[in-house]
Amino acid sequence: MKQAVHFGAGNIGRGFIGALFSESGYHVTFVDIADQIINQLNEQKSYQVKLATDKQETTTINNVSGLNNMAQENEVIETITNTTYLTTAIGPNILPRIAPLIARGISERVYQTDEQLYVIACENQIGATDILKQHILDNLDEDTKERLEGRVKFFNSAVDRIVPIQEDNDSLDVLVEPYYEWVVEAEEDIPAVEGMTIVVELAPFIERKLFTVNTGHAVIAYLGYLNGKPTIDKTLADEAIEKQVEATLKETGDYLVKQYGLDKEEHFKYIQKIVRRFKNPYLNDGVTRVGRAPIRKLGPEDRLVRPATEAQKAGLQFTNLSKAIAAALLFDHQEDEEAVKLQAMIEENGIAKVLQEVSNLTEDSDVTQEVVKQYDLLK
Ligand SMILES: NC(=O)c1ccc[n+]([C@@H]2O[C@H](COP(=O)([O-])OP(=O)(O)OC[C@H]3O[C@@H](n4cnc5c(N)ncnc54)[C@H](O)[C@@H]3O)[C@@H](O)[C@H]2O)c1
Ligand SMILES: O=P(O)(O)OC[C@@H](O)[C@@H](O)[C@H](O)[C@H](O)CO
Repeated sequence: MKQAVHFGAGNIGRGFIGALFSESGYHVTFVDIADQIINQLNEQKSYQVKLATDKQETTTINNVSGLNNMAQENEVIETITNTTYLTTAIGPNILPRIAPLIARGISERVYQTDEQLYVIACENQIGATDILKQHILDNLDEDTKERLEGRVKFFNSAVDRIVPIQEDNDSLDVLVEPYYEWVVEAEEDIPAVEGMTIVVELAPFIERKLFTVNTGHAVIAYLGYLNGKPTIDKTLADEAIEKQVEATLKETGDYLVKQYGLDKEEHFKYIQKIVRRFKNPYLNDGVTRVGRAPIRKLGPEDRLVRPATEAQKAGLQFTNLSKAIAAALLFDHQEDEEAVKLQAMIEENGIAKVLQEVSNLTEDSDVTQEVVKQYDLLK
């Protein structure tokens, strides 16, 4: 049977990427540090993916097993030597931590076989596979690096499916939205995986996704949090917030249309479709999940700052994006490590310095000045 190794047996791992591999005839070995999930995968050898609809259509995902990357390093290395695909959905900040073990697996593999290995990071970050690749290369010796040529291929990708935090922690089953899109940048034919779309240039796809789905999501999460709302759909029921989301997505939309020559009407329809997805009442997607890790989300290449700086450079509006950045700076959720750290940084140095450090924005930049204004209005 064809093999896929997937790092991160969480919501997207089980609910999307792992499920697609299984449905495409692969055996999927999930690698994770969560013992409970790994043990359950090995005991049950299957789980269910349920659609967040009134009928809750259900698919059984078979041919799955699990390995713990802390306790079963040798088994993970052995599995990497036999797999066709190696994918991740683990969070961008975790990629450097798993790279050394992946590098050890690749080091064994390239001396044992000439079969191609395809590596794809499925994270919400531009160039996530490039980042993972660099961390892997940092852990390889020169001889092994030379053997990668023609044996290991790295492809960037964009993944889109809303998978909330699951209500029943004791179950492997995953509730997911019906919609999904997995776009992979490759200039060659690669082994077929159902639901994977191959494109030659990913930039328009990942930017359109990140700066519409994830920008819109972030606006709802941070404004919802500030207004004491529990979930994304309940936040969007507030008309003023819905208008704010639309105004922000108009700003990212104007940038995307200009940058990639997108059809304005088509893009507007895309935005409307995304907002309908956000309104799904069956997902119960918490604002604290969607707003998680605000330091990452305020990064210079991420969903808020990049479209704002790009809009500013192109002479386009960025007031609403600045308001979204200000709302992110006010996300003080105590259970979120990055939110706690961000608040401590703001307390110590003020937001202009924080934007310099976290978002690479100079204190006198137009975006910083607008964010400061919006922050004072929101506070
Ligand atoms: N949930 C979504 O709607 C969604 C959609 C598209 C993309 N994504 C992206 O997918 C990635 C994963 O998100 P998620 O929602 O599935 O998160 P998640 O928290 O549900 O899953 C992450 C998994 O990684 C595991 N993990 C953490 N550190 C690890 C380590 N050092 N070694 C091995 N395993 C480790 C965790 O135990 C967990 O099972 C993120 O980059 C996210 O942005 C999520
Ligand atoms: O996963 P994050 O933290 O980058 O972003 C939170 C959500 O916006 C995200 O998980 C979406 O649900 C997902 O990107 C939809 O495809």
